[in-house]
Amino acid sequence: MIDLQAHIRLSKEDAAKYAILPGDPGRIDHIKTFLTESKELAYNREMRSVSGYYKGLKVLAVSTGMGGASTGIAVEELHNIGVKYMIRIGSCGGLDPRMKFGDLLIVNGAVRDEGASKAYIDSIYPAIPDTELLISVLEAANECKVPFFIGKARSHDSFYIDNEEEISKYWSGKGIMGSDMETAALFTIGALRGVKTASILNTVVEYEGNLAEEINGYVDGEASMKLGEKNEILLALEAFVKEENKINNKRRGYYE
Ligand SMILES: O=P(O)(O)O[C@H]1O[C@H](CO)[C@@H](O)[C@H]1O
Ligand SMILES: O=c1cc[nH]c(=O)[nH]1
Repeated sequence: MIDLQAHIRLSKEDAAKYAILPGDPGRIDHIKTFLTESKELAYNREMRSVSGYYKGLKVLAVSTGMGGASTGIAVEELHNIGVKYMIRIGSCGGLDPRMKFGDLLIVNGAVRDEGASKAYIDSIYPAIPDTELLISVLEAANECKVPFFIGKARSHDSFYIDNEEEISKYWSGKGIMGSDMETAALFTIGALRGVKTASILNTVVEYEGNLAEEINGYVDGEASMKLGEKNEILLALEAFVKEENKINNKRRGYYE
């Protein structure tokens, strides 16, 4: 019997150990340019999936849609079919004034200011990436000479609430570097399910910039943000190759 998952519309036969997770289904087209033998698998609601090979390693690319609730469903269903490693390649708003268009934020922890992760576990539970996968992402960035920031993000559910500016200022003042909508749910639900996760975010809104105008710039293909997107895809795929080599050479940590 084929155990077709209800939303991603994939079964164990489609699985790979590694999955790269953009929010936007359109970003899958960009990921495909990095892969050989790419194959469209399913496209249901906001969840579009492709399989392919990067340097001989089989990977899946699956879009999560926007927000923690949708991401949680994708994480659960990918886990059900056997995916073990997931790296989000997303876009974010900069909360640190140094972050300019196309700059990458490699996330080392996320404020759980969204509902999905709280539905699973009390908000004192930390939203952090898998340490060794994070190290592989950092190694990949150094080797590929891709500049990056590393720091905390805030994941939120709202976009246009009246006091958004005030909230952004508050978290910026606490040293949080970027805001997105999915990282906290990915880290929390992934950890609870034993999935190794990481998140790389491409700055598409600068701190105190015009949210709608700048996101429109990203959608219209503005060059610096496209480069950021290319770099985050590269780092995620290179990190998977590193993980696979570490596993094969028994160099991964004690909890592997
Ligand atoms: O570009 P993605 O990965 O969707 O990420 C960001 O963009 C969307 C909002 O514009 C939210 O999903 C946010 O987290
Ligand atoms: O503030 C922002 C900007 C982009 N994407 C988000 O999720 N939040």
